[in-house]
Amino acid sequence: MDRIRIVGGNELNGIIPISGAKNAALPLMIASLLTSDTLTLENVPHLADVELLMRILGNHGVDVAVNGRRERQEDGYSRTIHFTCRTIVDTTAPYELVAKMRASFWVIGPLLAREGQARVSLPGGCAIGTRPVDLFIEGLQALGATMEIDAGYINATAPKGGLIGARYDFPKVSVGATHVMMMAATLARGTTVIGNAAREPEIVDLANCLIAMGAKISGAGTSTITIEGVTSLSGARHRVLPDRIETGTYAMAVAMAGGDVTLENTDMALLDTALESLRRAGATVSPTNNGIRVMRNGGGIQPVDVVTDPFPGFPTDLQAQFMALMTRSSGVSNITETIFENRFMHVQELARLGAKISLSGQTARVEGVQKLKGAPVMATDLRASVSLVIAGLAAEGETLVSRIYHLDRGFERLEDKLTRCGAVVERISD
Ligand SMILES: CC(=O)N[C@H]1[C@@H](OP(=O)(O)OP(=O)(O)OC[C@H]2O[C@@H](n3ccc(=O)[nH]c3=O)[C@H](O)[C@@H]2O)O[C@H](CO)[C@@H](O)[C@@H]1O
Ligand SMILES: C=C(OP(=O)(O)O)C(=O)O
Repeated sequence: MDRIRIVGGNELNGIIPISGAKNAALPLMIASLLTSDTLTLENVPHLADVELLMRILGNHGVDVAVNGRRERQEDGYSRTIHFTCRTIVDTTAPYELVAKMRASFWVIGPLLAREGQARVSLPGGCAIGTRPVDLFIEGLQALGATMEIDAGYINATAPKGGLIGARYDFPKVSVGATHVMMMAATLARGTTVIGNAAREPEIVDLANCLIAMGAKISGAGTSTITIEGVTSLSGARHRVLPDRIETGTYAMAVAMAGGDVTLENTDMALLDTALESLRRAGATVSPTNNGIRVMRNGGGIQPVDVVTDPFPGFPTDLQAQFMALMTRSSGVSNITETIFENRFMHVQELARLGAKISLSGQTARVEGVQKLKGAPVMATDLRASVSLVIAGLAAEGETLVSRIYHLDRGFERLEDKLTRCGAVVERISD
């Protein structure tokens, strides 16, 4: 199994191109199920999750062509991909595929909207909490669907004549349930109003793509989204927005290792809160023509408290990376996780490198240490894995991260991007 070897101690200097966002690409790809025309997506990152979703979509009848060629695995860069679903050939999303990735469950929305039925396995994904699907069930029920759980699957059936627009207020903000409800409502009869909707940039990106496909959506990016159903959607061409989590991760890596790096093809507005926390920690962060410049030259790392929250709050997907940074701060910081109840798996691995972290409920108390020392560590989930890489960049000696298939789910060419900036990071294939 592959591992990543990091030899810490080098500053990062240079340019890091930011890829298209995994968490936007996945729902955008799923939106291709809503039309019999071709949906072309540009800037699709080359990631394990994207490859897996292509297989899942293929199973439903989506024909996938990469840059006009048939799909091939070898290149490692963001690509333009054409998705065409002339007819849906299977409305079942099987356990073997869905269990590996949470977002694959989201096919339930388009399948139900277009075919009137779906049988989708309950999802898997990062082990960061119980991650129920009650909000999806209630939201789709509000549109008139019958939802039954049977042997690990959800059987969803639309009323005769299709889903019916309705108002539904989510009792809790959910990114996935908002994506699904929005997709399902595009083809429903009448108007749907989603209250307490997620406001993440990936929701806005999906809405913009659906609008380009002919959907009538307003309010995406606010907590009330209104969708007027249409009878069919067409194809479109859409560019996946930059990955704000990848952006924040490399910004934190620079703050940790020191140096001066320009993050290209990204946008500060996507992660204001996280960048503000980085500034308070001592990094200099400024906009460039098409990205962000991050520097930390000489000055120390200051302790900063953060609390994760839905957008525009501090993203839970950057919590582990920020904790890695705080392990080297000059004081004590408190990091509170409010989105997922079990997203602290990185704590015990960071401790192997010499970090001093204690947990009390949903808050981690991080006492900064003078130095970290490289050690063998294990990746436990996607963002936890990259927090270990960040810690390794500042640790003395060698850090070996195992189980890096988690990293490959969400970071395109990580070793390459860091190596080009002066880090010693390599993949070891055993
Ligand atoms: C592929 C993708 O985009 N994944 C992101 C998405 O995950 P995902 O869409 O799964 O996360 P949600 O926003 O749905 O989860 C937020 C909270 O709501 C809970 N919940 C959710 C659905 C439900 O039916 N019932 C329920 O209780 C979850 O357990 C969690 O505690 O948003 C998360 C929160 O920003 C990010 O960490 C993930 O990276
Ligand atoms: C938790 C994540 O992904 P998923 O929702 O697919 O598990 C993530 O992207 O950090």
